Amino acid sequence: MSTISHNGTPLAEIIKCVNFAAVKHKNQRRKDPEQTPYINHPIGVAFLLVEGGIDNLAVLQAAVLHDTVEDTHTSNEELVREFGPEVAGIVAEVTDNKSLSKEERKRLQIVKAPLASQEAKLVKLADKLYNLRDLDRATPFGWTPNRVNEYFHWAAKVVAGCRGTNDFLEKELDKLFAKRKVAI
Ligand SMILES: Nc1nc2c(ncn2[C@@H]2O[C@H](COP(=O)(O)OP(=O)(O)O)[C@@H](OP(=O)(O)OP(=O)(O)O)[C@H]2O)c(=O)[nH]1
Repeated sequence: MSTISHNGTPLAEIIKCVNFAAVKHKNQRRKDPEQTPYINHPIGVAFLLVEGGIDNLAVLQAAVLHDTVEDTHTSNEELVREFGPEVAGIVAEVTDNKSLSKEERKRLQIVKAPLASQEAKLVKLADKLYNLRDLDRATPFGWTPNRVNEYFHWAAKVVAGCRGTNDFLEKELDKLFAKRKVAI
């Protein structure tokens, strides 16, 4: 896979992604009681990949951009134009179709995980690790303990389809599953 940037140096491309995502998510907050700025999540997902030893530029860019198409007014064509087809392709793989019911979206994540590229599996694992750590830290506004528990069990099924991709991320996820007594 190419680690050559679309336009500028790799560092410039990462900064361009962070700026693009920050502008797109500027009015969004996380669901935690502190209403953390949403941009903390995509930056944190990219940092988990760095902690996992990933230095593939396209994967790190896709991590920063991973929720832009799903959760903001951003099209995949825009990502192709700005960041090239490789980055846009990884984001497309981890983007849910919001026109489907929540139940169907959740089902499709489990079904599609094993078929995803290695690059998309990396972003998926880091995304799940970030969200599960967040859930472990603080319960989102309005979530019951049962909903938290169900999210952990569902996430374990998605993670199962991404295994064999990154030791660090999978071990960190397994610590959380063990703590919550979720079978893996
Ligand atoms: N744990 C946690 N999650 C939060 C928080 N704020 C926003 N989220 C987002 O909520 C989503 C999980 O909530 P759900 O009820 O299962 O999904 P929904 O938003 O699509 O209805 C995740 O979106 P997603 O990126 O689509 O992930 P996923 O559902 O594909 O895992 C996660 O990023 C927070 O404070 N804590």
